[in-house]
Amino acid sequence: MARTGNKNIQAKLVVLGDMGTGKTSLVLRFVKGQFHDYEESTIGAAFFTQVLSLPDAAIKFDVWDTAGQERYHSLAPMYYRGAAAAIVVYDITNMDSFERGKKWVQQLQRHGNASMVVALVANKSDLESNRVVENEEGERYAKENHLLFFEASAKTAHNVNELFYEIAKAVAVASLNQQSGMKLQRRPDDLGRRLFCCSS
Ligand SMILES: Nc1nc2c(ncn2[C@@H]2O[C@H](COP(=O)(O)OP(=O)(O)OP(=O)(O)O)[C@@H](O)[C@H]2O)c(=O)[nH]1
Repeated sequence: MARTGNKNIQAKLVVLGDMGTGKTSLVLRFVKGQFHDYEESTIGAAFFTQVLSLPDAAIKFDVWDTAGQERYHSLAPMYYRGAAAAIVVYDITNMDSFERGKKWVQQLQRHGNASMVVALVANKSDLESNRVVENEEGERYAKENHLLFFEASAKTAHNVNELFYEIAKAVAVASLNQQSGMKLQRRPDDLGRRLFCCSS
């Protein structure tokens, strides 16, 4: 759960998605600015930290990069429990990974923290010629489910910093509103990109 105190916010962030979608690659791009053409499949989960500065706050992300292989799925609740944010990744060249991503979104909606910021990421945008999931499909699903949405590429770094920056902004808003006891409300006409306060 995010904590505020002189505008330093610590936020648990979990990364979910099918195997091979590029979860580790996105996190490594964000944390280390690196990309590897061969990335070993994650076993269990991997942990990273990164601080991101906003104009009014510093967010320290504790990132749990989970393993996409089916046999590790039962561990997922351990990683999304108490998370302030989640990134659900699919690969634009793999329709099954999009379907699997939807299942993760449903699971987070049912069992995750109600104020969790969830971002859907269509990764591997550099592989346009192999695309099978249209941008509009992902965007529509994200809008219907009030998710942030980004097409990104861990390989070229397209939209990776933007993704984490928008998550940090939304986490900061959610965290400050939680502290002040206000309820968050999602505005229906918004693209799912922001949370707006307030309702009683
Ligand atoms: N072209 C391209 N390849 C990518 C991109 N992101 C990841 N990859 C490649 O996809 C493969 C899988 O990437 P990983 O980051 O290991 O994927 P993962 O989702 O962490 O996989 P698991 O640990 O098995 O769940 C690797 O060969 C990466 O180099 C991308 O944006 N573009």
